[in-house]
Parts: sequence; structure tokens; C-alpha cells
Amino acid sequence: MAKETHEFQAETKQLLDLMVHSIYTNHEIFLRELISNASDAIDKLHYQSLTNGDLLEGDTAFEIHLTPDADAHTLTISDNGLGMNKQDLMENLGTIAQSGTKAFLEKLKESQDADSTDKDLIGQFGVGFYSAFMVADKVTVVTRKAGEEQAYKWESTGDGEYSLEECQKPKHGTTIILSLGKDFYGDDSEENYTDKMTLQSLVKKYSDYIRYPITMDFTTKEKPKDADGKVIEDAPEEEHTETRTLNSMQPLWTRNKSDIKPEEYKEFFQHQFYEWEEPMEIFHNRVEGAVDYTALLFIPGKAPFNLYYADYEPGIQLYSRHVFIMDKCKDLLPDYLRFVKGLVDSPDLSLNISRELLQKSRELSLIGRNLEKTILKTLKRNLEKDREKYEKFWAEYGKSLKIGVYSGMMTGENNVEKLKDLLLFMSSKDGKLCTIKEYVDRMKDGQQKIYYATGKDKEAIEGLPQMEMLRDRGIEVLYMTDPVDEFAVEAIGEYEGHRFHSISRGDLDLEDDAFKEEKKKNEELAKDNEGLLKDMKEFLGDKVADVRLSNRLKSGAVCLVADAAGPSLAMEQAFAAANNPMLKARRILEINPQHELFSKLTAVHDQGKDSQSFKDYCNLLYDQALLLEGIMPDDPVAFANKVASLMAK
Ligand SMILES: Nc1ncnc2c1ncn2[C@@H]1O[C@H](COP(=O)(O)OP(=O)(O)OP(=O)(O)O)[C@@H](O)[C@H]1O
Repeated sequence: MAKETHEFQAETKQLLDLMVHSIYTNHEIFLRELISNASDAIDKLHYQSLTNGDLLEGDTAFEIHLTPDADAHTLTISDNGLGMNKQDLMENLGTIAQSGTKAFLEKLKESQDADSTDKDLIGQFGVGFYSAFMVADKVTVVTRKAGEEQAYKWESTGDGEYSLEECQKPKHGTTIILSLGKDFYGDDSEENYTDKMTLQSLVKKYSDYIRYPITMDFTTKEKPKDADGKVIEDAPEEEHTETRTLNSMQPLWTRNKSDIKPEEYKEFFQHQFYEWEEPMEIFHNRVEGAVDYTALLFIPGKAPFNLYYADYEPGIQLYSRHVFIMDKCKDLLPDYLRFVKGLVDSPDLSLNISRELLQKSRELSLIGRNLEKTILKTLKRNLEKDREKYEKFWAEYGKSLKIGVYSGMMTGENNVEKLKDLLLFMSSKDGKLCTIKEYVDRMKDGQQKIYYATGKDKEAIEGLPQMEMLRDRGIEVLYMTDPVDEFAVEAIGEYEGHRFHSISRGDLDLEDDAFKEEKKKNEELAKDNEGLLKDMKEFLGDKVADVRLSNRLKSGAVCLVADAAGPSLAMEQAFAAANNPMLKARRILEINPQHELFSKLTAVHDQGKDSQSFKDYCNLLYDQALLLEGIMPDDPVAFANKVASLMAK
């Protein structure tokens, strides 16, 4: 193969440009990034070699070796990991596939807009390989994939192109040669990356917990000793080279909790999981029992934007005796904890079975159940003891728990019992969040039901005409502002014997005598107005399932409610948004017989059910009721025109 030249993908170019004209002061992290890549490559080979020992080619001493050369101004980082073939090279070092890198670019744009470019963005994101261009004028990668014969040389000066050619490499793995830029070598430089002491301290600082030895050769000059061990003074000095391991190789999670500083957890979390924020909760447990394991789990400070989308990949890293097995084991924790990140290391996980079987293994499900309990216990404790912290958690991940409550019904897990006391809803009492228990504990004497209302936000709900009656009676209402809320309370059904009752669904029953009396009066009125209601229903056709006189309105003229059987209007909207428009609420238009508009309506009805005025009234009332529910009328222009012409009268 002749030498080829390729262009970097546009996003890569953008990133490279940033690296070359680096605006960051924290150049030194390039070493951590390259070492971390080397360690990943060894992990991969290690894992594959468990089922195919030939891949190791007899080389079982995994190692990452640093070779600084002060004369040539180079720093070389070699590993005996998996290595790359031509396709891997083009895919991995020519394009950006890593979502973390994309997120980095986005964040960078944001922070530039905010004029705060001094943040250690790379440090937070780990943009990896390309950070080499912060310190190197030229980067050369010589690599051979384990199990393949052909080696390749990749080279770039970071200016938009890279070259690729075949070469020889006896050992599998990857060697990266950095031709350092003029500021990064020499004794006069403040950042001399050919200086062994500097490299040594950088490894200690950033890569101490890497599981493989990071080695460097140290040469000392000594005078030889005689047979009795005495230095021969007049002999010339001899050079001795010894290879020293620079890192302690103790993974963070294997250390004692009490010895780990908060910053160490934070750094580990950010680097290992490409996180930007600090974690809001850390779980570090060592358990000995039916299955032994160590877990280090985190609840990230911020929910990822795609947490509820199909492209979000939940999962926990698995290790067995500190050997990496897999990156995203999604069967470990229930789906409602999909936001939890971290790792589990257990000697009881078998390395010799397929990942699919492993994910279904008894050991893993036991660990998973334990971890789920631990997490729920902590959440409950926070809710009770540190409400502010819990509410922060709720703002980020509450939706996930709510989905968990009802989706458990489909997967056969009973999440209701586990989660119902962790849910929060905004209350009409004080506009603050409350648990269902708090609501029930302060219910009015004689109140049997847990009342709730749905709407897009607090303001929309408070504006609902049917809220007025409850407000007047001092009955507390829970606000369901997220489409998933109502599904969750439906799944819960009742709490301590109190059923959930939507104020926009079915018959409203306020349980007191005044209400009952009112209801009776309305029933009589409805009889007197049978013809009107029938004609309205007929005119509105299949838009409504029924037209009734309302018990739930005070000063409002109309409202739209859903039949108790079938989905609510809010659920209908949620189904439609999820491309499931077939599941429709049975809409019931309710009219307030106490409203002055009602007498106007009966008057236009007296003009005949086919009169234009009656038809206009029907349409207008229906459209108004839709708008109150936050639903757009089918024909907004016609609605506006009719309102305008009525106003002009
Ligand atoms: N030493 C190496 N040996 C084998 N493959 C490597 C090595 N260094 C990099 N790669 C490959 O190149 C890819 C891109 O590396 P890069 O550092 O840019 O991103 P990453 O490692 O995937 O993510 P990040 O560095 O952000 O953690 C890696 O995923 C890996 O497949």
C-alpha cells in the first residue's frame, strides 16, 4: 500500500483547530488521555484473550511504557493492547464518534458565548487522543492489531490531514510518538514533557489508579563494585537502566472509603464517565455475602438531555477482580434508575461466559437487587432528612421514577410499592412539592379522595374553571404538569384507601352536603333543558361524547372533561405526542347553568337548533373549553372570526 493522505472529518478539524491553537492552560492532561486510551486498549485485549489466548502472542505482561527523549524532543507512549488495523485507524482517529466529544464541542461553544474560555473543559470531558496536539507539532501512531499481521503508521501535524501507510511492528499494540512543540521540551521550558520527574508526577496525579503498570526507564550512573560490595573508586562510572512502575495500580474503588478524598471521587467520576458536573450522590459499598462485590455508583449532577430518548444507553460497568468485562450492563439496575452511572467489581462474575449470559446470571441479579435497595434507601433518607437535596434530585430525575411506577406494570415488576412514597407533586396549598403521604395526612375531615388536576403548568391549572370550587372549599389539589404524572397516579390507584380523583375526569364528587344539594338541583335543571343539551350534542357530533350541565363550575362558563372510562385529555395529548393518536379521551362538554351565558344560550336555542347563532354558540363554547385545556381548536381562524363578530355586535 502506498502512502495515503486523508482529510479529517469536519468536526474533527474543528476540534483539532482548538487543540493546536489551544486556549487552555492545562496542557498536561494530554498524558492522562493517552494513558487512558492505552489502558482501554489493554482492557479490550485482556477481555478478548480470555476466549482466544492466541491473541496475546505470548506477551502476557501488560504494560504502558513512557519513553521521553530529550535530544529528539519526543515523548513516546506505547502499549501492548489491542492495537488498530487500517479501518480502526480511519474510524477512530479520523472522525469523532464519541458522544462525549460532541458534548464537549457544544459545551465549548456555550462557554465561549458566555466568555469563560478559561475553564478546564478538556479536563472535564476527556476529549482524548486529539489533546496530543496541544503539546505536539506532529503525532505519529504506529500500531498493529493483535491477531493481524499488517502494521500501520498514521501521522498528522494537526492541520486537517493525516497520512496512512503500511509499516512493520513486531509487537501488537500501539506506539504514539509526540514530536513536542517548542514550548514543551528543554530545561528552560516550564512544561518540559521530556523531563522524567515531570512525567512521574503527572502519572501520580492523574493516572495512579490505572490498572496496568505505567513504566519508564531510569538510568543511573554508578561506579562498579568489587566482589565484597565495595565501590571501586578509580573505575569509570557505569550506566544502569532500571524500569520503574510509576503508578500504584490500585483502582479507586478498591481503596478504603475513609482514605478517599471527595475530590478523588469527583475526578474519578468525571474522567471515567465523561461527566461535566459533580455527582449529586455517591454510593461506595463493599459487600460480602452470597455474592461478594464492590460497587461505586454515582447519580450525576445533571440529567443528560437524552435520558428519555431511545439513543440513551443506560448501564453500569462490570469488572471482575479489577479486570474490565463490559461497559454498559443495562440489566443490572431497573430501568427507572437508568440515570445511575458507575461500576461493579465482583470476583463472583464469571469471565468465561458470554456477556449475554452474564447479564442474566444469578449473581448479577442478586447484586442488582441489593444496589436497587441501597439507592432507594438513600433516596428515602434524603427525602426525610434533606428535603432540599431530594428536591434537586427530583427536578432532574423525578420523571424517571414516575415512568418507573407505571412501566413496571408492563414488565411485571411491582414498582408502585417501591416508589410511591418517593414521588412529589406540586400542591395547590402552597405551590410547593409534597408527597402523597403529606397530602393524605393533612386532608380535610371527611375528605375521602385525593384530588388532582392536569395542565401544562401551575398557571394553566390554576386557571382551570373547575379549580374554583375546590379552592373555595379549601380542598388541596395536586398539580400534574408532566404528561407522565397522570399515568403514575393511575397506576398507584389509591393511597391508604384514598382513591385518586381527577377534577377533569368523570363525575366530580366533592363529598359535602352543599355539593350534593347543588348536584340535585342541576339534575332537575338538566331535565328542563334536555332539548338544548341534546341539540348541542347532535350539532357537535363526534367531537364530544356528551354535553352536560356542570357541577364543577363556579364563575367559568364551560369546561371540557373526560369520561371516567378511558384516557384523560392530558393522556390523550401524551399519546398523540408519542404518535399514538388512536387512544382518545371521551370528551364531555360541561356548561355552567349558573353562568349568565347560559340564559343567552337557551335564548339562541329558542331561535331553532338550525339557526346560525345557535351553531356559532356551540362551536364557540366547545373551542373555548378546548383552549382552557391547552388544546388548540381545530380551526383557530374560524374561532377568532366568530369571537370578533360577536364582539362587534
Ligand atoms: N492506544 C490505543 N490503542 C488502541 N486504540 C486506540 C488507542 N488510542 C485511541 N484508540 C482508538 O481511538 C478511539 C478514539 O480515541 P479518543 O481518545 O479520541 O476517544 P475515546 O477514547 O473513545 O474517548 P475519550 O478519550 O473521550 O475517552 C478510541 O475509542 C480507540 O478505539
